[in-house]
Amino acid sequence: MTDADVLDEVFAVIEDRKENLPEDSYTTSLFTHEKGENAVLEKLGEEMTELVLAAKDDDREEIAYESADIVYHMLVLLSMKDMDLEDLRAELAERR
Ligand SMILES: N=c1c2ncn([C@@H]3O[C@H](COP(=O)(O)OP(=O)(O)OP(=O)(O)O)[C@@H](O)[C@H]3O)c2ncn1[C@@H]1O[C@H](COP(=O)(O)O)[C@@H](O)[C@H]1O
Repeated sequence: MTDADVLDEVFAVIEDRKENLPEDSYTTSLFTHEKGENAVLEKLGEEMTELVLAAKDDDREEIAYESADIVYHMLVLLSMKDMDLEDLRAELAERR
């Protein structure tokens, strides 16, 4: 698997969780809980603050960790809004 593929793979897993709602899945809990969307938005806010602190500390490992948390929750948010990575890619491509 290339590094580029991992985003598509994680997004596919998120879409699968949304459709099949397996138990014992954190992603499922975000889709099924009535406050799941709020939880995602709160997580994004918290993790952004943690990313800022990690950057201030020049902590590269923590920067990568918090960035991954942010990307995962952003992908869940895209899925919640019935959007996908193509929407993100199209927006980025338009800015080139
Ligand atoms: N990438 C992620 C991912 N990133 C974060 N999380 C979860 O998000 C929750 C909150 O993360 P936080 O880091 O904020 O929480 P925390 O671990 O207490 O750490 P801090 O608050 O101290 O930063 C934790 O339960 C993490 O496990 C994730 N849960 C799932 N995924 C991906 O989604 C796939 C499916 O996961 P499930 O739906 O759980 O099967 C996994 O295989 C992964 O690829």
